[in-house]
Amino acid sequence: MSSLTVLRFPSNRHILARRHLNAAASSSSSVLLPNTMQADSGDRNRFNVDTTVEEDIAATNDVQDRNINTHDVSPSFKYLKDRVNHHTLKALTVHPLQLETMTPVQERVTALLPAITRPWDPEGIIPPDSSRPLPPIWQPSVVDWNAPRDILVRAKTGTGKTFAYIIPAIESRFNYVEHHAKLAVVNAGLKGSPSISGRARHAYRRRSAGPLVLAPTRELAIQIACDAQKLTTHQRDFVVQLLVGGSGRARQMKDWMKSSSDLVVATPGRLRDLLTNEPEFRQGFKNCPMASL
Ligand SMILES: Nc1ncnc2c1ncn2[C@@H]1O[C@H](COP(=O)(O)OP(=O)(O)OP(=O)(O)O)[C@@H](O)[C@H]1O
Repeated sequence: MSSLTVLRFPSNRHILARRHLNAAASSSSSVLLPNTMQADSGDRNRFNVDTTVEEDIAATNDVQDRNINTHDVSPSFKYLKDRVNHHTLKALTVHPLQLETMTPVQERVTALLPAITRPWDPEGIIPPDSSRPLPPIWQPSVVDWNAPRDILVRAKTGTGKTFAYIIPAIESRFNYVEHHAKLAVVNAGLKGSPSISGRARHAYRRRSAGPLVLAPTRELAIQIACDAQKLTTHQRDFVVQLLVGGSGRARQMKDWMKSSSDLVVATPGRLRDLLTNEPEFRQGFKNCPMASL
């Protein structure tokens, strides 16, 4: 039985790996292939995932061993209409994936949306009694504050775990980017400004990497990146960075520097190398919002 752990990190889109992904890419989003780092002490703490897992697991779902479904009919992906952005839904149900029903593990994990994609609140400014104006994705009506943030999912191989964690990861990135765009407009004292929100979106995406997916092997990482690329087919500027060994490190770093990193799929060795030796890379991960291990 394999397991999947989704961890949320404090704070806070394209795969560039065309050499590996073109073959699998019937989608139009691009894939960046970038690489691990020796973090400073703060980063080490942030990425000390074992500790976080042990302390913060809020829900453990053994999809195979417990009969979680209370109904006989698997839910359609269309039930995600109000939980995920329409681009993702279109990729799932229309093109390229054309999926109809969710697997049990997908049903269980996506049921936690949007709560599991909410921002972490290290300064305690979020809850509803805050006098500060709440950005849309923090609105109490949208978020179940008691929902688990860190999730351990256990399910047998081939049960659809990949989409179960990639969908929330993409949604998380989407929400964070939009949140920063709206915050910039609010901070400018305006109700709406396409130019300010556009600049803020761009700046945030270049400055901060999106969710991290850590895969044990290069082959699995490539497969996950391909799945992410398909899911973001209709988000043409979403960048999935693929950081694996056996591919040019310099090229990966170049790709990293020249674009945003909306979702990062990496193997441990290359991730560690980049975190250790590339300050710009490390900086981009300072506010990594979510990790799937
Ligand atoms: N809801 C679905 N309907 C039909 N096919 C699906 C669905 N979800 C995933 N699949 C397909 O099922 C196959 C197995 O999915 P996936 O690789 O995500 O399983 P997994 O649980 O992550 O496996 P592993 O533990 O080996 O990584 C893939 O080909 C995937 O595209």
